[in-house]
Amino acid sequence: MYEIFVEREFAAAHYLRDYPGNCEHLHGHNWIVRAFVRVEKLNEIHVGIDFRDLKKALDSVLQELDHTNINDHPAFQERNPSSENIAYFIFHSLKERLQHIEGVEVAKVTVCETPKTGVTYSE
Ligand SMILES: Nc1nc2c(c(=O)[nH]1)N=C([C@H](O)[C@H](O)COP(=O)(O)OP(=O)(O)OP(=O)(O)O)CN2
Ligand SMILES: [Zn+2]
Repeated sequence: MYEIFVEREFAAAHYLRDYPGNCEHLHGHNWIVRAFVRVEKLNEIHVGIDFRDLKKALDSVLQELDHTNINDHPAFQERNPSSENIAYFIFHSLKERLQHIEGVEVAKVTVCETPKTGVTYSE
């Protein structure tokens, strides 16, 4: 089994409703996202999934959030845009985008607000 990952970044604002502190005010992060997929078999050139294809799929998800206020996104009307919920959203959006590729399964998604703080979501 191989776990293949790519890391991307995006810039966006958010605020946490009902947070007992200054995170309830609008503020921004340069978010760092790592997406890991699980692949059992390699193709004829011994690649599980091309990094480029994985980056393309992840970028198309992140495009929805980049340079926005994440609280305005439809997925975050009911749910707070915490790193936890953002990781959940990216995981499931990426899963949808990769579902046509046989043998590739999204394993986990890590979302970091800074290089030192973050969350990993898996099913
Ligand atoms: N488990 C989580 N905890 C926190 C989240 C989160 O999404 N999940 N989010 C926040 C806020 O977004 C806040 O912006 C980040 O807080 P913090 O990491 O404390 O950032 P600071 O810049 O204030 O931290 P310093 O290390 O003191 O500079 C909070 N918690
Ligand atoms: Zn924040």
